[in-house]
Amino acid sequence: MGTNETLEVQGAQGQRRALLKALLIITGVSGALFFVINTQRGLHLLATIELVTGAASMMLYVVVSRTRNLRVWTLVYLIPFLTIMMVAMYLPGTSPTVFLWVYIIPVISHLLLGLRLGFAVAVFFMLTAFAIFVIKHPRLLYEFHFASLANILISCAVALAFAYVYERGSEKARAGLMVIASTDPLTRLANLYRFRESFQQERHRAQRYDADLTLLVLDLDYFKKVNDTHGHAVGDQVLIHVANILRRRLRASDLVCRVGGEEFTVLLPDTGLEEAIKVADSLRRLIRDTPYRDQAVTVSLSCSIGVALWGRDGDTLEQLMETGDKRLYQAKQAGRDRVESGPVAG
Ligand SMILES: Nc1nc2c(ncn2[C@@H]2O[C@H](COP(=O)(O)OP(=O)(O)OP(=O)(O)O)[C@@H](O)[C@H]2O)c(=O)[nH]1
Repeated sequence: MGTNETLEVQGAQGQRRALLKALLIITGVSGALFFVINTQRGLHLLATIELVTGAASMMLYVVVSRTRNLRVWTLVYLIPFLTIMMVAMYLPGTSPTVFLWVYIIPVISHLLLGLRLGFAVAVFFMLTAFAIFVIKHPRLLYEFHFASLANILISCAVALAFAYVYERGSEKARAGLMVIASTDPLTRLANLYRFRESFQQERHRAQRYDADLTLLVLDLDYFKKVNDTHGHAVGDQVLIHVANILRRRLRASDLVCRVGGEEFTVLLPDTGLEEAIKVADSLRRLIRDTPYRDQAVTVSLSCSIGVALWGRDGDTLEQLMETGDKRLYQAKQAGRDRVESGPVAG
């Protein structure tokens, strides 16, 4: 389902949005500043470009604060921004120090666009800047100033490599944190946080394609007895065993979550009530027919399951969980080891 990926992307997006907004403010202010400076120096074309860039940056700030397509708007900003930088480098009369900006290209492109696209954009514009530099200072080539050329190339390569390695490290760290934040540490199933995210996505999908969506609330029967008889460590192993059964039986598009204790929820996209009852019943039978075994003990298990159908039983996850819980309670009341999907009393 790629939910971890989605969370990771969301985590990165918040950071990138903040960075882009900061950059837009800086571009807006410096656009106004360079407009004044370049007008005084008589560079009217450049001054006009700076002013337009500054004004466009402030408008983009509003769009970027809200957009869901952050990457597209980042490119809308970054490509003209870097192109103007190249034009400024190329125009006669500009200060040679304008080339200092080349060193920030790998930093901003990696931070704003991520590893691959950031690297590609940085390499393209850094090579363009280098070509402009050589065109403007051909003596470096004709007179074999290779040490100067090597200085430029190596210092640029170092800036590029640092930005790349930093971004790769932070992407890995972000991915690791997202796994921790969205996974139950004992069973490695999704936790409620990730389950909520997936539910929102699946609900949107179900709405859009007029599809079914069902929720199972599953609770092991008499689990306290397992802990009391065999100890908490065996209880933990039993929970891992049940998680593995659920994982193996369900489709890759289904999502299993450990809500807490010995309670699990299962989200079944594209699954109507009848089919969901069949799935629930096969899970129930599988758990009953697959006792936990290790060298010392065999623990027989059973579970009760409440089924809730999106639409009929509610719209939000909270409503469906509440209905699923009530049906689970009914299943427990009716003797356990059963699936309940009918009307809820009271
Ligand atoms: N080993 C282990 N036990 C846990 C964990 N989380 C909750 N429990 C135990 O799960 C048991 C749940 O007990 P109850 O809520 O009474 O439920 P039950 O014994 O399964 O009874 P019914 O649900 O009514 O069939 C408690 O003993 C909790 O301590 C865990 O992470 N590991």
